[in-house]
Amino acid sequence: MYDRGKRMSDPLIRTRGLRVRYGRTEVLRGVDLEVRAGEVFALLGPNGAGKTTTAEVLEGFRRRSAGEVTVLGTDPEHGDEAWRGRIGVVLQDWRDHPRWRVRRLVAHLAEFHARPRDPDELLDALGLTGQADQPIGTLSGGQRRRLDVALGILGRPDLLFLDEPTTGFDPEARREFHGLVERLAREQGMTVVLTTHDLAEAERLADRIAVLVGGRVAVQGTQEELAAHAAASSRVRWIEDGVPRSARTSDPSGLAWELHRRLGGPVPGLEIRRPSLEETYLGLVAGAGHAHDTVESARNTVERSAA
Ligand SMILES: Nc1ncnc2c1ncn2[C@@H]1O[C@H](COP(=O)(O)OP(=O)(O)OP(=O)(O)O)[C@@H](O)[C@H]1O
Repeated sequence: MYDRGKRMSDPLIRTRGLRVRYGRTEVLRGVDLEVRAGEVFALLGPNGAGKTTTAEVLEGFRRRSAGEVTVLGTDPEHGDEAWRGRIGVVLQDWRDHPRWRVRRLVAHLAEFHARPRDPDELLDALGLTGQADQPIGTLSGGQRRRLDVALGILGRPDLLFLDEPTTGFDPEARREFHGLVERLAREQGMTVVLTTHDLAEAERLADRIAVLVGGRVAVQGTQEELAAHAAASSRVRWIEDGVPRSARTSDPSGLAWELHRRLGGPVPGLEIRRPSLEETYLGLVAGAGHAHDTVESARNTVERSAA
């Protein structure tokens, strides 16, 4: 277990100036992240932002070009078996043997862990008891993903990585999966890092979010902190001389105060709406001055996640 007593204030994951290049292209250009024990942390960003690359470095699967990285107190490039045993990974595409039956695979892989969960209890917790004797190749997408998570948490990890976990899910499967991640974090104290380009998912699950744009963290924090940093401003509506008015401002309380003074009392129809996470996100992506296609990609993401 992570030594919470002594090191409560230490982040579980910390990166400083993390850089990764593929050939001559630098895809991570100085990523600074902090993930705290017990939180659900979302790495959010448009396609190609570098989310998977970041996760791979943290998981110890990819070497970095520069920067400092500490995960569970260790540099992932030097993580030993004990360190690896404390980490669960659910990849985007996990190639395996479609003819293996669900329970047999779970029981087989349990043998590689020092203190595995009981396979039957695990399948029960993930709603897969009915599929225990089914070949993996016959599972539905949602069942398959739940099996991936079962394998990810089989060894009782302190830290679980989920790479775009609900891609291809229908709304019902997505909701069930979100409930599962919440239970793992809230009831079992597991720290969860998930990559996603689904805003609604980040909003639903994450205690804190880092928005990765063009290989850098544009902003990280709670949803409120993100909104406060955003370029997108609040919308203020009111009625003046019987006419509906509206304005955008980064200082809504100042405007409300000014209106109160100008109208000599309570402002009719006053309404202040803070930017949503979608607006914040689009503001960040657009504000980072990136190419049109990146903004388009973010917009498409927003449209898809709203659908
Ligand atoms: N092995 C590789 N060799 C060369 N370039 C790569 C490699 N892997 C990723 N890239 C490039 O690095 C950039 C970041 O990729 P990455 O997969 O980390 O992004 P992502 O944010 O996870 O994207 P997505 O949301 O589409 O999964 C992309 O431009 C991608 O094409």
